[in-house]
Amino acid sequence: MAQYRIVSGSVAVISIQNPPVNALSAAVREGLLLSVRAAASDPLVRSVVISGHNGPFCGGADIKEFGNVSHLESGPHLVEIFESVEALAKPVVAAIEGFALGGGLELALACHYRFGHSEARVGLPEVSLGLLPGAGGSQRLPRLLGVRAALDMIVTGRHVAAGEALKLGLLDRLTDGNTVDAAVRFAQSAEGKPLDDRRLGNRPCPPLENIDAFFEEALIHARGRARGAAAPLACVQAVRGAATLPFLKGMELEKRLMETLMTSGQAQASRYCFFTERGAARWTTPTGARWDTCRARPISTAAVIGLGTMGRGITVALARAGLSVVAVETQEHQLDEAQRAVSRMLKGGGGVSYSADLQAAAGADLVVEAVFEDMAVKEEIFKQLSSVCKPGALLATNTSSLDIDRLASCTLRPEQVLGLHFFAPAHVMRLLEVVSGPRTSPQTVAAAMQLGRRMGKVSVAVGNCPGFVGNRMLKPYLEQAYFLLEEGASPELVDAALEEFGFPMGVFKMSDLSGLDIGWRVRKEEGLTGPGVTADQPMRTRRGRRYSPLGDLMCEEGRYGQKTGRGWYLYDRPGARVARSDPWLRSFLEEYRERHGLLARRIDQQEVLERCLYALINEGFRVLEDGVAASPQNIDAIYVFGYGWPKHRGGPMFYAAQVGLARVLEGLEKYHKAHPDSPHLQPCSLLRRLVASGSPPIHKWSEVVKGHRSQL
Ligand SMILES: CCCCCCCC/C=C\C/C=C/C(=O)SCCNC(=O)CCNC(=O)[C@H](O)C(C)(C)COP(=O)(O)OP(=O)(O)OC[C@H]1O[C@@H](n2cnc3c(N)ncnc32)[C@H](O)[C@@H]1OP(=O)(O)O
Repeated sequence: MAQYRIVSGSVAVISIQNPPVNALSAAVREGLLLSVRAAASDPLVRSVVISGHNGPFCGGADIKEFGNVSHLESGPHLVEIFESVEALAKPVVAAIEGFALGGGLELALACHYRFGHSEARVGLPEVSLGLLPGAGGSQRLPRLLGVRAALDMIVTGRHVAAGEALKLGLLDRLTDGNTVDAAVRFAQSAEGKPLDDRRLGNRPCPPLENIDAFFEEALIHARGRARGAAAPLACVQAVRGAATLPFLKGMELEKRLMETLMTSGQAQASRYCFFTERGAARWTTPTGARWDTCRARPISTAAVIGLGTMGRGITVALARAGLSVVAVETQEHQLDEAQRAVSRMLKGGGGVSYSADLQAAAGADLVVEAVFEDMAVKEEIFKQLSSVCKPGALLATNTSSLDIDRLASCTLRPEQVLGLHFFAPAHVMRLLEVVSGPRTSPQTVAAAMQLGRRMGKVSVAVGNCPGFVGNRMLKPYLEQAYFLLEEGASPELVDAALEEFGFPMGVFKMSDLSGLDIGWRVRKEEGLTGPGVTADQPMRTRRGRRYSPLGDLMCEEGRYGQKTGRGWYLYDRPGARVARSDPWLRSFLEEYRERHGLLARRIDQQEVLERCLYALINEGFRVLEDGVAASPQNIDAIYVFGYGWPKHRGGPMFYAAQVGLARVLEGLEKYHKAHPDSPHLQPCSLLRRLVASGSPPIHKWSEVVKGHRSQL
């Protein structure tokens, strides 16, 4: 697992060999330490180069070992190995190709010199796994770069390109050629030279003025980045240790902090997210289609129909993935404006042409319809596309909730029709729901999943039902939030509870950002509000269940959110982003409660969380029961990458498992008893069955789900 060879007579080349990313598994650690000792004791060896086999230097510690302390403890510890590397009396050069991440960069920091390929990238991304760089990285990096630059890298976990790393002083040299050959030549030139100053553990941290104020500020910043997450705060504490303590004391602090994080639920949740993200690519459908058996036809040309905000973002995402795109907008003034906006986002033309005529989509391999949410309009477009587009072209809709199968019925190629549910802004957000209807072919799903990967998206294959997975689960969450306002809560209270849980924005701020009118239009389409509702119908009941008209009333007042400068909050002007409490809303809610004979009661944050999150989770179990999502992991990927669910809480289904399924069930039963007219609070049968089977771990839920009808 670590190759050892002597080249040019005096250079020991140690090559880490553990495909695909050369992670530092127990076997690699064993091999590394043996190789370092061999190099130390061989009198012929005068210098050492450490590299990665077949490309990447090293992707860090083996994350698969993290769930099991006995795995972590088998083989030598990284700290011990890196100490031996740093202490070697012969120059050690890291030859970095591909990437040096986490433990991989920590290894490079223990080397005396760092050579990088010009396309390599380096980083300490442990924070996104709920950890800190716990093999000396939090102590060595600040000594090399200074506190500011090191803290930025450690707290954000960002990958730094080779050019920037050279400027920062993290890499000593770059090469466009063979990195190992260049490192070997350099190692030979360094043979016999003093090394003391090259050992970062020997160096003091560059001094920093106003150190207390600096770290206070850093803590506030870290808290704001990911609310409730422990790892960013521990990273700040560790770097503070580097700035204020001798190296060995700093290492002790790093170790203590790492042990606490490593055994925490947050690290477990973040690790789960890491594998969930990658697992989504291994999609399956109940018809037997699988990611590894289905050949996807490549897509190289696309057409986007409708150039509103979504259509523009989709055009940019497709063009950035290297597709040649024709963007179609039948309204001329909108077309000009969209062309300017897309060019700005792409910083130039970027393989996009524009047309006001749907015929321009004739030659595309894929068409994405992104007009506004109106079934009749979409049906008409799909009818036209069916005859305009070449045979074999895939026809996708970017609807966020409408029936894919109904659109497929308007075409002569229902097996080539699917949903591509992008999230706004489409060129930024990582999630893509790939929605298949009952007639969508496996090849169509395969092609869409492959395209999603090319766009850098986390693509999740889901089935067809109103709202698919994400928006279907969002509905009960939003509904409970409205009910809580009726019962006495304020938007500020609800949002504070959710933000403290870790969402970047509470439900009402989010609603203001995306526009209250969107949900209003959907509710009108569903016949829940608007002209279809007769005056004799009770205002707070629809189809025998509790309904809150609060969102509709807000829209009737012209309060659409940020775009109108007024929504659940007040904004300085239309389009402004800073939300302020609005006294008008307080009186509006008071009058509303009075009109409907509702008595405001004290509501605490725990009730907010339980009502909103348990209702959402309950719907998640229904989604699994119906087979609309293939696994709880897929649901969690959707929520983490599309809806801001905090990574350190793993996703709604993981959170339910962590809280305890029995406790979630008990909570739902309690709230359903108090609100029997709210069916979303009625525990679903899958949750009951899971609890009855002893609440198995999340990766075993599928065994309980099995046997149920599936719509995928
Ligand atoms: C009781 C307390 C005791 C305390 C003891 C402390 C011990 C720990 C001490 C030191 C701290 C060091 C910590 C770390 O190093 S944590 C790891 C840091 N590294 C990362 O976060 C990098 C993660 N990987 C990536 O970002 C990417 O994979 C990539 C950029 C390296 C490559 O990207 P790409 O080419 O797109 O490939 P994939 O992402 O699809 O990955 C391919 C494949 O490889 C698996 N994989 C990737 N990285 C790792 C890894 N570090 N360990 C194990 N497996 C890894 C990945 O899961 C994919 O496989 P698949 O899931 O089967 O598809």
